[in-house]
Formats: sequence, C-alpha cells, structure tokens
Amino acid sequence: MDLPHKGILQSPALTQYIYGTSVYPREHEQLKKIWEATIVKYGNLAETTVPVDEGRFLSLFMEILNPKRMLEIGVFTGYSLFSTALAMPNDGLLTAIDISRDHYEVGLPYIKDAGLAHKINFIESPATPALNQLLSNQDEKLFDFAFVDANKTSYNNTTSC
Ligand SMILES: C[S@@+](CC[C@H](N)C(=O)[O-])C[C@H]1O[C@@H](n2cnc3c(N)ncnc32)[C@H](O)[C@@H]1O
Repeated sequence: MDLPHKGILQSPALTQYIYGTSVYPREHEQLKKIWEATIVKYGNLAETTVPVDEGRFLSLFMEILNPKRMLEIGVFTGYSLFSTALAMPNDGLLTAIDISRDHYEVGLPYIKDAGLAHKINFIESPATPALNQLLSNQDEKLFDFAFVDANKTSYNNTTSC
C-alpha cells in the first residue's frame, strides 16, 4: 500500500493501519479518479492537494457542522472541494474560488459524475476581489464555514474580508 508523504497521522504504524482499514477503503471512487487525473496532468504538483486522510476529516467535519453555505478558497483540481461537497446537505451551496479554471476543470467531470456539481458555485478569480464582490452584493451573513487553502501570503487579506 502506497502512503502519501503528508497527512494528519504522525506514527507510521498507525498510519499504515488506519489507511489500510479505513481511509483508502472509504475514499470515494470519483475522488480516486480526481487524484489520478491530477497526477497525470500535474505530476509532483499533485502533492498540493489535501491528502486522503484530511479529505476524510473534512467530510466528517461537514457531516457534524452541516453547513448550508460554505466557502473554499484554493480549489486546485477539486480534491478538498469534492470531499466537502459530498458531505454537505443536498440544498447546500459551496462557493469555490481559484485563480485557475483549468485546475478546477481537471476534477469537474468526476464532480459531475458523483452528482455534486449543483452544490458548487465556482468563481475564477483571485480571492480578495472575489470576496469583496460577494460582500458588496450581500450584507447578511454569507458563510457558515470557510476552508482556505490558497497562497499562504494572502491570508491576512482573506480573513479581513
Ligand atoms: C494548495 S492548492 C489547493 C489544493 C486544494 N484545496 C485541494 O485539496 O486539491 C492552492 C490553489 O490556490 C490557488 N490560488 C493561488 N493563489 C490564489 C489566490 N490569490 N486566490 C485564489 N486562489 C489562489 C491555486 O491556483 C491553487 O489551485
């Protein structure tokens, strides 16, 4: 069994056990395909997706919080996006922002195959102007939960929006 180079778990033996018995067996078939398509298109850059255990953690977190409106900044090919959309309620809406639609379109066919596309509003833009635009359109509370996984140097701007 191949293990990713990063993840939440710190003990190799525990990682091996949990990945073999829980994480990989429960990884959605379309998520496996997003990962494979990401490797084919981007090679080592695929390592920038959230690892499979963090994907499971995000799904679990969404199941507990049950957010109706969620924001993701930094979509890449959609591994984390898929993981959260899968666990959101069917009438939930996930606003997803990335500077590259090309990235998003690698995972989009698998998002569609899994019947999740209707939950996602993708915006191709740098995060800060897109957030300012969303805020200027609506003054009530916009999101129940936000996952930020874009360029780390802009986080101050993102959180002040
Ligand atoms: C670490 S990857 C995201 C990985 C993704 N969460 C996943 O699980 O596959 C970072 C992404 O942030 C995007 N990005 C970089 N700077 C950005 C910005 N200022 N605004 C929005 N997206 C940005 C990149 O295009 C890239 O797709």
